[in-house]
Amino acid sequence: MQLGMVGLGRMGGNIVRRLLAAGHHCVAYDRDPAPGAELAKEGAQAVADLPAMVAALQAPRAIWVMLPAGAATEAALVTLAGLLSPGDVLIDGGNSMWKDSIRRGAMLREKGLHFLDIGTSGGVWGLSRGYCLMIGGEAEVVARLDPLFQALVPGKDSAPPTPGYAGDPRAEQGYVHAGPNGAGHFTKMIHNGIEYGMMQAFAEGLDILHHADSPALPAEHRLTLNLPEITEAWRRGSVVASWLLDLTAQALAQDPKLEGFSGHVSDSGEGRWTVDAAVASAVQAPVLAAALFARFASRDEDRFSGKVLSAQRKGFGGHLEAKKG
Ligand SMILES: O=C(CO)[C@H](O)[C@H](O)COP(=O)(O)O
Repeated sequence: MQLGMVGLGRMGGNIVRRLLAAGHHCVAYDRDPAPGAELAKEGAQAVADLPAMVAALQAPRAIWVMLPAGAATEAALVTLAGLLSPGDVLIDGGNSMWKDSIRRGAMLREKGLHFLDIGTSGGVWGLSRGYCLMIGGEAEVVARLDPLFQALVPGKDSAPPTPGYAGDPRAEQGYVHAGPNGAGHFTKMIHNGIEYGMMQAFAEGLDILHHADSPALPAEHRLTLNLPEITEAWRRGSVVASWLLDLTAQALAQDPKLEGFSGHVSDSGEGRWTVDAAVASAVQAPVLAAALFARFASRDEDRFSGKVLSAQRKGFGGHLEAKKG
């Protein structure tokens, strides 16, 4: 199949690479020409602007926008909406706010265009591991683009079968048609809210282990613990074994005290929106809320837990929060 990709950063560029490897034709655009030129060497068709992308694709076209949520995504979608023809599909694979996706779906429908909001998880590892996709939009459009999704997802063998699972087989491949527009990004928002909570749990536990030799403790209770060895052992057979733990262990193996991190942890929006959603539906979510607030607090203090969070964010998303100087 053909796909246009707008935004060739850490995610967009590797999505193109995974599609090329599966034999799909990709037309690639980024306002910085360098990543397009790189991808052209790997088989993509790089174009200089959005009109050129639209001209290079056959109708009905499919164009995936992979840009930072907010103004950049809005501008690209509005521009493309003015260039595309009825029946074409626009995809937003970024971490957009789900209410924006409902609004954008309605705006594009008025022009006869289709819209899919696709929460895309896999970060910088998606090229080799595949991407978990959470899709919102019309069922026929999701079915039409199925060959692209099949190329992107991790596949059935990436996890052991769940005994008793009898739902849509696409979920066993690593993608879910979550519902109409908004459902894809809502699902990804909650995925990221959970991510905050899991990350924070590791960060707090490791902070306690790190301080087990604190001079504030009675001498006979002080323990000097080896975090790289403990996390490495936990990866095998323990209840908390997980990809987040793998990434944490990797970071600790390279930098046992995580001295390369400032401990100040950023956030991109999903954690805040998760807490907003919990409040709107009167659902208690103390762990997810506390994890968000811990990130705010990290900006005023220099704790080991903040360094663990930064190491994890670097591990899955390539986010850099290194110590300055
Ligand atoms: O979607 C992601 C991981 O699933 C991105 O890495 C996202 O940036 C993580 O959220 P935050 O930047 O708020 O930590």
